[in-house]
Amino acid sequence: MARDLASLRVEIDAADRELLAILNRRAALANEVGELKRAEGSPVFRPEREAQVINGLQAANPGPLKAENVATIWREIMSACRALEAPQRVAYLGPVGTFSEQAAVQFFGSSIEHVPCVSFDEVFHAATAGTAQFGVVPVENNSEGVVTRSLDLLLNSPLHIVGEISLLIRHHLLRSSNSLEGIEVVLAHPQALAQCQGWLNKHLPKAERRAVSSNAEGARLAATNPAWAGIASERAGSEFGLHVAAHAIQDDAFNRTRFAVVCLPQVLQAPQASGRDCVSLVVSVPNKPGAVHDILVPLKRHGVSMTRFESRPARSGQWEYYFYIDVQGHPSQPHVAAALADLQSLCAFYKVLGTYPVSD
Ligand SMILES: O=C(O)C(=O)C[C@]1(C(=O)O)C=C[C@@H](O)C=C1
Repeated sequence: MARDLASLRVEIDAADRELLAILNRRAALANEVGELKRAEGSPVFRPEREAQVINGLQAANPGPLKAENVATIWREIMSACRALEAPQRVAYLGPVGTFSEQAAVQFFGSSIEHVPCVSFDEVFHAATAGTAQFGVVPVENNSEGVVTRSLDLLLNSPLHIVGEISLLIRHHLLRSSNSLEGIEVVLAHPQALAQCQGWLNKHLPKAERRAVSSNAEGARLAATNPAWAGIASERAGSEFGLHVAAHAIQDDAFNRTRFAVVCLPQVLQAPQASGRDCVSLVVSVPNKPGAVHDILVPLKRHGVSMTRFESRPARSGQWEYYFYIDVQGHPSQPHVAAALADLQSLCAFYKVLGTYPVSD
């Protein structure tokens, strides 16, 4: 006979009490781990251990919980345990409601201290100066290409990449009413304006497009003038009391942005191999025929796949370029180490930007 709602809820309450006791047992263990780490001065955040925990639980999961729910739940549990060991401060392009904030929370879980910054430069500065332990910056969008300022900052910074996170980006048109009538100005970050240009050409061809420092800043300004609209996330819309005048206006339905998680090597060394890793490099080659071709040869010879190849002007006054290269694997794998050593020997400039687990 089917049980009634009241008795099922009694059982759910009992299960929750057990869960609470077990979660507190786990939190107390994390506290002890925190004391150990403080004594030996080792990093609190260990992404490869967190990946191991989640992968192990997903493999052991008998259901009916779905594997992705297991990952979401334990990411939050470990975020809370980590915060007990020591609060983790994370810098990103603010204000509240930016996609960078969303990326930070997706990567670290919600138990972090937020350090919203006014520019990518300030994010790097905060993580270099110690105002934050970590920074999260966008590096690439699948329809608009690379975020050039982030790449330039990575080149010259002591910070290295320790993780990445890929976010599905949905841009909404936000304003004080839910119609498209009377919009004179659309405010957003230049990347968002570019990602929505087809929609804007079609639906608001006469509106001025005004670039601002972030989409959330555009939303904040849109709340001050009924003839203005912003392009931003739903979160930013609710933060500033705006209506969604048009949903998902990005030209590419599968608009994704990849964010890099950066920190000083003193905060966290390169994560150990997780089984699905990537090495990001920036190199320059001598200005002679065939030099770019030559740097790809060691990768082929050692069977290492390249997943990204971007060029940026070196600003030397000559026609010289930096090449941003991602390769699959981890330097602890002999064929990867051999390919990188051969590649380095051919380069006028060679810098490892980071070694880290790839995200889905
Ligand atoms: O195993 C550790 O090193 C811990 O600090 C514990 C724990 C966890 O909650 O499982 C918390 C933070 C780390 O990032 C990894 C794992």
